[in-house]
Amino acid sequence: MDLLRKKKTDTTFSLTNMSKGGRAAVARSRSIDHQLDEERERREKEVQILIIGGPGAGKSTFIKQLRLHYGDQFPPNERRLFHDQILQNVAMGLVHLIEHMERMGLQFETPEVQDLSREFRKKHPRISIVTLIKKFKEENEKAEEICPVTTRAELTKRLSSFDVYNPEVPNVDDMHTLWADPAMQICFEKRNKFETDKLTHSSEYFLLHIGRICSKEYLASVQDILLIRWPTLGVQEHKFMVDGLLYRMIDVAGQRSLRKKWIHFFDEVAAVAFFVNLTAYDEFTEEDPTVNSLQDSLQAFAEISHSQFLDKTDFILFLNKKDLFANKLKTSSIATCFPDYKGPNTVDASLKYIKEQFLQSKPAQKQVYSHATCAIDVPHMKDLLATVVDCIVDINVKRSKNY
Ligand SMILES: Nc1nc2c(ncn2[C@@H]2O[C@H](COP(=O)(O)OP(=O)(O)OP(=O)(O)O)[C@@H](O)[C@H]2O)c(=O)[nH]1
Ligand SMILES: [Mg+2]
Repeated sequence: MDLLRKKKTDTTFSLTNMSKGGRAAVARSRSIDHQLDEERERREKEVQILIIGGPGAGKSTFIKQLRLHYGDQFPPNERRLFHDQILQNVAMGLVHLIEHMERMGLQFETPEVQDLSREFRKKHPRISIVTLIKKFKEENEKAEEICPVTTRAELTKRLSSFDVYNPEVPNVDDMHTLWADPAMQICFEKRNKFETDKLTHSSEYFLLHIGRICSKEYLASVQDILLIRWPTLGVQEHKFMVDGLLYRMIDVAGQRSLRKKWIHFFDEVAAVAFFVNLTAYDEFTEEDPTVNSLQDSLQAFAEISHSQFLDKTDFILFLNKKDLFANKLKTSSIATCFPDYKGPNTVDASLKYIKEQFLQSKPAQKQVYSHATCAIDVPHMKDLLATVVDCIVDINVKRSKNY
């Protein structure tokens, strides 16, 4: 501080003896110094985190947990905004079961309900993510032709504005009727025996809570909000204030063909939060059914961690869905994804191996903090977020010193 004061005094003294050009140069230099000071101050107070990873890995759920612990905690008027998404999730679960009933040769009890199921399926088809991505890309190309974006802020705004998935809100009475049918119940009871196209954990949850959700006085609970499956197709930016530091979280789509957009968000990022869906070890990507989803995630992590634009950026690796991972290991092994794995079929050993694969794929000097998580578990995430926030504060201090 003393040194700084001395430097300023010296400059003031010498300015009086300078030529016009010299004074202008000093003024320019001061203005640059001032801008740099402001920039440094802004950086110290604001931290930008890029949240990336495979589709359905838990990125948006993580943001919801941040909102719960450090944001507005979902007041009632905000909870109501999720109702349409929840009803859509229930409808998707029902249509999913109707499709399985057909495969199993199960008939609805009466011709009226049979007709209703046909109508319902027509109105609420299960739209594949591949179709949505195609629509999203077309919209984006059209917009780019009309008005190309030049800044990141414009790109963020545009990518968050497309409404490619806007289905009709399902009728709750129809859903009650379909759910109450005995054949539908038999099909649901047999859900664990589905060989392919299994019901997701979130669909199962919403179907089990259908009575509450379809009631007149329904207000979404935190758990309902955390369980919603609604893929992010563009980019969503969320801001949180924690201990005087502004966190700008950028949540981007995880689909393979939308990853090219990630690079636009590398600039000014303090840390990258990379999400891995642990249960993906025996699944294949929707966009290319020949590619194993966990291998795909590993490859994306290797590529991103080697990016020259992120060479000084620390990573936080979230090995997520550990609850579902533990369940899945009871019937299958990670050797499906990693044929070299010869370890026991336990959670600890399998998790350790997967973590090692990720850490071995990054550059040696890259700092990566890793956590095994369950993003829908509120108390667990409360503790974990406190650790993550401390870690980000350290990263930010380190970064500001290097600036
Ligand atoms: N059981 C369980 N479900 C989870 C966990 N994390 C996320 N989910 C659920 O998985 C689904 C997908 O989570 P999202 O947060 O939407 O995934 P995403 O990474 O944002 O996916 P994209 O937007 O498609 O890239 C949602 O239904 C979540 O409720 C977890 O740890 N355990
Ligand atoms: Mg998302």
